[in-house]
Amino acid sequence: MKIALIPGDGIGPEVTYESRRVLNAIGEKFGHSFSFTEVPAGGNAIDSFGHPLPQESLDECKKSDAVLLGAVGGPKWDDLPGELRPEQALLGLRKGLGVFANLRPAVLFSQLKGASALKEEIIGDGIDILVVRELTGGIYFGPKTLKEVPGGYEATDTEVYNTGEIKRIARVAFNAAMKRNKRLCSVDKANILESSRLWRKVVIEVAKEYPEVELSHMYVDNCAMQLIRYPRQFDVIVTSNMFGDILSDEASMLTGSLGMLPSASLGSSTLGLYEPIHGTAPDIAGQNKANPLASILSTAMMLRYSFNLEKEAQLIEDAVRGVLEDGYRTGDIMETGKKLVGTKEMGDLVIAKLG
Ligand SMILES: NC(=O)C1=CN([C@@H]2O[C@H](COP(=O)(O)OP(=O)(O)OC[C@H]3O[C@@H](n4cnc5c(N)ncnc54)[C@H](O)[C@@H]3O)[C@@H](O)[C@H]2O)C=CC1
Ligand SMILES: CC(C)CC(=O)C(=O)O
Ligand SMILES: [Mg+2]
Repeated sequence: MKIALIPGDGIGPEVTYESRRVLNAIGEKFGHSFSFTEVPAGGNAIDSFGHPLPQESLDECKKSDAVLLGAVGGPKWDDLPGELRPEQALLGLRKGLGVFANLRPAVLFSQLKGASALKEEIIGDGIDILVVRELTGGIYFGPKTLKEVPGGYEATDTEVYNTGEIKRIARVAFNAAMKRNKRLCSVDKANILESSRLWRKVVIEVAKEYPEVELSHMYVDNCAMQLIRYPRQFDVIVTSNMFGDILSDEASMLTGSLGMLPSASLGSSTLGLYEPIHGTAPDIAGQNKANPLASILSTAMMLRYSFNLEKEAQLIEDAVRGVLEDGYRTGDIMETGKKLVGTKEMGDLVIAKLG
């Protein structure tokens, strides 16, 4: 199983290092052979090759069975023009690999109830929401302009969606809902955006293929509020690229930390891109403080979706649960009475739990 490993920038190399060790431990335990090819992308690729995503990097990813990414970007590159910034590597990879469906499960481990942003009575039996974010369209990819006008500049970004793009992401979300609690909430801003009105119309059309799924619609501003007020109303949320980006960072705090949320980006083949939802966390980079669990849980998603290794995926998730049960915490999920550990130690603990 050939894995392209993109450590990226900031805490990216720190968390992916632990994930790689976890995958190697799984490989040893079950007799699987994972090979890793390190691929430059992001700020480090700009420094070395003058481009955030060299063609060779994309080609290497396309030749692989799965891609494991840390995160890219950082203050060092913040003054570059938009098209040359490290974050362009993400867009190039996602589009280049055709991974249009970004699955972001916001699951609260019961051991982290005290770290959640929510009160116990709101958490109730727990939080388990799947955000299905459209990943290769919308305002991040639409036409942009920047021009001088009297008194300064004028800039535009354009939200663009077509029927085909909405249909395929809606089907991913309906299929996911069918395997879960059969409730799907489509989040848009159809009271003001034409692209959202098309989104809603197409989702309603696709719903006819899934009569068992209870479909609801919600405006994004209300959804941002409802996630905090009463998150257990949600099972699967399907939404556009930018709304999904924002809502999933918000949802991560229901689970304790941004450092807990993994993701899988899938297309029409088994080649998937797996990454934590967080960024490069420049404020803690290089200090052995980053929580590697979002990245480690992303490897579980890789085993599940790209390699069809469900048992192995569950073992990783159980190992994470076991380490939390034993009271170990990185700083972002730390509580009184728990044992503070660093990135490397958390990796060691998860590996030890794999047995
Ligand atoms: N997929 C990617 O490569 C992404 C890249 N970025 C880039 O990352 C850089 C920093 O962006 P920010 O807005 O600061 O977002 P961020 O996600 O990097 O950090 C936000 C806050 O969460 C904390 N945090 C994030 N991950 C953590 C972890 N694993 N453990 C403990 N704490 C963690 C950080 O310390 C920071 O306080 C920017 O250049 C941004 O463009 C941002 C999001 C995604
Ligand atoms: C460049 C952004 C789209 C990266 C990001 O925040 C994400 O994908 O979560
Ligand atoms: Mg984001």
